[in-house]
Amino acid sequence: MDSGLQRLEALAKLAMHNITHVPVGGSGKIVLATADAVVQNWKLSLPMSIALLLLSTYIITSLQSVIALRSSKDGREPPIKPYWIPYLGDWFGFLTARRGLVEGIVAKYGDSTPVTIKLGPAKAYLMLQPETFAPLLKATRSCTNKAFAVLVMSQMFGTKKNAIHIYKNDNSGIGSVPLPGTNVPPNLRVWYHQHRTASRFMQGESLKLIGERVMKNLSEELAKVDPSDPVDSGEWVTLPDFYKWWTRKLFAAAISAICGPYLVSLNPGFVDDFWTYLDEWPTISKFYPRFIAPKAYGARERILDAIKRWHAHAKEHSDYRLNGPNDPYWDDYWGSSWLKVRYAWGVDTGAMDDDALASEDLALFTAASANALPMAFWNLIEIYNDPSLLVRVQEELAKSIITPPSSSLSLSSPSSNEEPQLPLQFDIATVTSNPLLQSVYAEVLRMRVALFHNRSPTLGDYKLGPFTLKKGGLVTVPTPVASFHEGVWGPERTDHGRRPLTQFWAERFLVPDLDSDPSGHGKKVKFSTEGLEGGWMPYGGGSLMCPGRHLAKQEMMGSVAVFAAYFDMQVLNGVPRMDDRFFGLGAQPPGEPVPVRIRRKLGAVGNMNGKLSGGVKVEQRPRGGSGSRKRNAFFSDGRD
Ligand code: HEM
Repeated sequence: MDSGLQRLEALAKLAMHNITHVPVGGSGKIVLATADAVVQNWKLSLPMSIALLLLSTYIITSLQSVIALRSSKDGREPPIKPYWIPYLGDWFGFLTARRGLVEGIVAKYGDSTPVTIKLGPAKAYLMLQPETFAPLLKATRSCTNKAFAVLVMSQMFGTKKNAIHIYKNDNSGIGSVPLPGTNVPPNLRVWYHQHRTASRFMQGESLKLIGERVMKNLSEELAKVDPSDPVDSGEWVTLPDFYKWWTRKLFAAAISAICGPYLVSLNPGFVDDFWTYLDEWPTISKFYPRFIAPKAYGARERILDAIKRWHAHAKEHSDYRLNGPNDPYWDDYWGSSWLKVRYAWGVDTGAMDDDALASEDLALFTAASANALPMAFWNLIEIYNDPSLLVRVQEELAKSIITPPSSSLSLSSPSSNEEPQLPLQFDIATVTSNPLLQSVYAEVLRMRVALFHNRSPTLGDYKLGPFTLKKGGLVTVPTPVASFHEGVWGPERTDHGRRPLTQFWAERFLVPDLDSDPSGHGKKVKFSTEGLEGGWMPYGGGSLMCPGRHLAKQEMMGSVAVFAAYFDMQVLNGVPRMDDRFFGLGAQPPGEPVPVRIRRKLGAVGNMNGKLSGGVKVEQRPRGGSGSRKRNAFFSDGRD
């Protein structure tokens, strides 16, 4: 940091020297001679002018940065990150190479100060000091996410001009009491309403029922056997990309648990379109015009059409006004009552047409899927990639299978030849409360969620320590800075350096359980995120914290149990690298295909004789030669 500052200062001095001494000395002569050449040769003049413009912009912004860094004035703005391109600043890097940009800034400034980044007409404050993260995220009255959310509604979810004003005009905040000085009619308090409804339905009985339905749907999905699909043969087969295979199955199960089965069944291409849309998020987020990114916008449009079709069908068959506490919590047409409440509210604004209502639900479906499903994949792949970890959690996973009381079948007994009745039923409470499995879940979120929590001071300038963040500026709290900050995680959470934060460590979130062993010397451990404020924050913080986090936890952890009941798997190429196009957007999916060996344990249709289908390869001679026997050995260790 110090040497960086010194280098900047030296550069600034050199620049000042050259600017003030142009007519004299060696450097002045060079500049004059160059200027001469420029006049004589117009072909040279344009590139030279551009180069001079870039250089002088860099020099000036470097000077400003150095001055701000040296300043101790209370209420100063964070130092600007020097940039080369006038007006645009780091806009291009922010859109196309976010990881490099953030890493470069962290390498240069450490955690000594927040940094201002110039992004075209806007400016962003990149927060780098972990101790500021939690207070900032909690300050939801003065620092809201509204400006950013309006952009997301229009660009990512396609809300059209005729409805976007509802979101723009609502400056009343998310609290039950509107922010002072605001006068938004109650039926147009969009942020408050959506936030309150999500929080209401994502807890208690409603959460429990949605969570159970996800597991039920997933179990049904995995129990389905396609005689022409080699994966269902009971042999070991090679799947070229497990990510694609798994997330599509999980998505169908999860989305139907929220909005019923008709969204998917009425729109046969919906699951594929949704993944195309999610895959294209990095493109849409760059604000490219439609003709440059037809795939992205095309998928978004097809999904919005599908949602409209589903709304129309649901309205025809079921009254969305029947959504009170005494009405059924669920019907197949709307799914959870939550969807009816949301729809009724949208209609009651008097300003939302069918398109706007579809965009609203696209926002919800994306919030519910874009992070949770890739994270469920990482959770599973980390467990299966480490055979010793898999062995340690198998018994716990197996406990989640509900054995019918009447059945004489022992589900955990490898010796039984009788197949249980499918689909299996699950109760994942033991899984979600298991310390080691929770630690794995939290570690996966730490490593794989790279999200910018965006806020903006809305009531006026926001004072944070010695700094002022200007009203309207974009304040960005980057989770990767928190997740990999040695100071925040401390020696225990890194096993005194033996388990660096750059590596996956299944036990990072286990601490001595002093309640059951006050000496702390015993082996009793518990799961804990204590002391990690400003370190572990995949779900954000304060009252805007993700209301779906409990469901996400159930989906991530429960889906491993359901998968493990039906399949054995070996990861062939280890844990894949992440797709950096998603850095800053949330969960990063894998950046390469994920080949696995996989074998159905339950409901298998028999030997496929090496038949190939859809890139899936049946192995002619399964290792160990036991591929065709009936399998009731739940959670075998993944090896023959
Ligand atoms: C690993 C999975 C997930 C992650 C990392 C995640 C993360 C987040 C974050 C960071 C926010 C914004 C918080 C803020 O502004 O400070 C958010 C908002 C939200 N999330 Fe999640 N989320 C996940 C899963 C889910 C699931 C499964 C649902 C289910 C419905 C969900 C529903 C929502 C909703 C509705 C909002 C907007 C809340 C509001 O209106 O204020 N999320 N999520």
